[in-house]
Amino acid sequence: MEVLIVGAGIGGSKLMEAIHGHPEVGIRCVVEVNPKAPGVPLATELGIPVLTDYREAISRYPVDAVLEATGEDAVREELEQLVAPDVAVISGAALRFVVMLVEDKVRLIQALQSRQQLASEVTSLREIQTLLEAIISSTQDAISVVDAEGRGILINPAYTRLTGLRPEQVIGQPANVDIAEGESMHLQVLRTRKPVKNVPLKVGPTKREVLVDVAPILVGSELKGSVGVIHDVSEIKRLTEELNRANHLIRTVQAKYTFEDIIGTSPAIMLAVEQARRAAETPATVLLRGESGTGKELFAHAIHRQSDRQSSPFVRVNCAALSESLLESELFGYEEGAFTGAKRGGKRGLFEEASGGTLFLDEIGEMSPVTQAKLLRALQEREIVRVGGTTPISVDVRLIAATHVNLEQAVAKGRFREDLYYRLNVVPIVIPPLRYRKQDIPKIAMYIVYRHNQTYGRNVEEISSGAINALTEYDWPGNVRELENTIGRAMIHMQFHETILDTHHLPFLQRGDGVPGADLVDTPQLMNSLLTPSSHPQRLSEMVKVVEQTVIRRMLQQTGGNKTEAARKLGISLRSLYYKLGEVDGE
Ligand SMILES: Nc1ncnc2c1ncn2[C@@H]1O[C@H](COP(=O)(O)OP(=O)(O)OP(=O)(O)O)[C@@H](O)[C@H]1O
Repeated sequence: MEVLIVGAGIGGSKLMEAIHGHPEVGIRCVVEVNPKAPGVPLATELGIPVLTDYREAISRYPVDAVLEATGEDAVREELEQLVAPDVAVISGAALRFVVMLVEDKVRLIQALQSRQQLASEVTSLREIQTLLEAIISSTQDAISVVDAEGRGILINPAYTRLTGLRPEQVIGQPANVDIAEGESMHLQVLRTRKPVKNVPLKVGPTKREVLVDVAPILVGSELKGSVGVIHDVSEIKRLTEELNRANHLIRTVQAKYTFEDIIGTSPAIMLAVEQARRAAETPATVLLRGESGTGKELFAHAIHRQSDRQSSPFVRVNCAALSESLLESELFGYEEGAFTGAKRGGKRGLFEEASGGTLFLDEIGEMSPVTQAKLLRALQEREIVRVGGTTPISVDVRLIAATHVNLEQAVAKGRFREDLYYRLNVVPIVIPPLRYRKQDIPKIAMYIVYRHNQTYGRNVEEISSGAINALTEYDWPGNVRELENTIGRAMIHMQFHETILDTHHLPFLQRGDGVPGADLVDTPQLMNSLLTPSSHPQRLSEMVKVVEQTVIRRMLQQTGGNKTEAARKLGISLRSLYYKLGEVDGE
């Protein structure tokens, strides 16, 4: 439809605005006498011709309707006479109605357009929602979301797995519905609008231990709710325990030392090393004999590492440190239900663990007669029977045993089985005490300094000749282990800039016989050395340990290294003595 607008004042210009952009109505021409009327520039802008004479306009532009917007009756009357009979002249109320209709139509079109936009926005929002739901459902972290009032609006499957609570128990419920112990972090965060991290709580009917992170959901500055991520601590605990077990296993199955770590050129130690090297080439059982701290375990490691079993496990067990029943179940394992507290499914023993490798039985002289009998059978038959079981399990294990006890005497007194003694004593190797090979002390001491440098991050380069003399004069009842501890203690008391270990760093060797606290207890020298001002904190617990170590070492010296006797005299159990030695030695 083609129209002509007569009058481009406020009414005419509104009419132009309404019609423009509405394709089924075309404005052919605008007629206006006043060039300042607001419709004139608008028409020019819209590309509509503007004339000043409606007679000319009517003759020039045939139209379907003339919209008269001057509001003057005379103009309308003249227009009605000028136009063809089928051309409508619309003015006044009718014109306003037309404007209304056109405006409505435009609004309708706009509404339709924005509805289309809305629809496409809704579609993309749905896509985002689906994506988020997929992410939230697939994550292993438990997630819960509450609204600004603290009522549950969303949880994921991991949340249900962790807490045991299903959606119907949580959605729409107050945020603290899942808390078994502790305060709801959702409610706190909604109150404070501040996030919280790693808060320990117990959740759900099973009181699962968890750590929670909760953050507020803020849209602009408006609080919409909060989102919580819940981490299962019981899982972390389980993994930590598993890791500890694995570490323990690795400690048990790794032989650390080789023959290169056995320092010394004295004929006595060289003979022992030579015997051990030869034994390593054979599968024969080795019996290592020597006082405490002479290096029996070191030799056992070296033999295993040199043998063709080097890539199989090396398992060490201290026969004196375990009670009879525990040693038996550790060595041979047990079947399910063998005793109260036995693990379900039973447990493999160390013989089975060491299969294909080496089993090092330390302090074999302390083994009870019952366990001796079982060990003998294992060696003779090359098979073991688990505690509480009947089926023999064949084992392929190379045995290295060690003892500081005079086994011949033990056999004579009926404390050690003679047949087992012969089974073990296939390749006996005697490791001499340090006091019989004092020429090795400087080299071993320097080797220990080198190792301690690495462990403690120190830089000690030398041991003074005075200190070497002091070390060589002392008799070392605790052998190389005691030398190690003495040097370790001296290095700990050295200033960081000092590079030479000197006599004054060894105050505990200053006595005539070299043993601090020779009469086992409180001596002035021991007290003086303990209370000498030093740069390190002097803790009572550490001093007590030093005194305890002194007493134990002195007692061991009195009993010629016999730990059973030393423990008896000190009125403590043998296991407790081992524990204290281990603590002192940092093993
Ligand atoms: N010849 C040596 N050269 C270097 N280090 C040695 C030597 N002999 C022993 N050691 C070290 O001395 C410490 C004690 O040795 P080890 O534990 O082997 O003694 P042990 O005879 O088995 O003692 P125990 O009978 O008390 O179990 C270890 O740290 C070991 O590395």
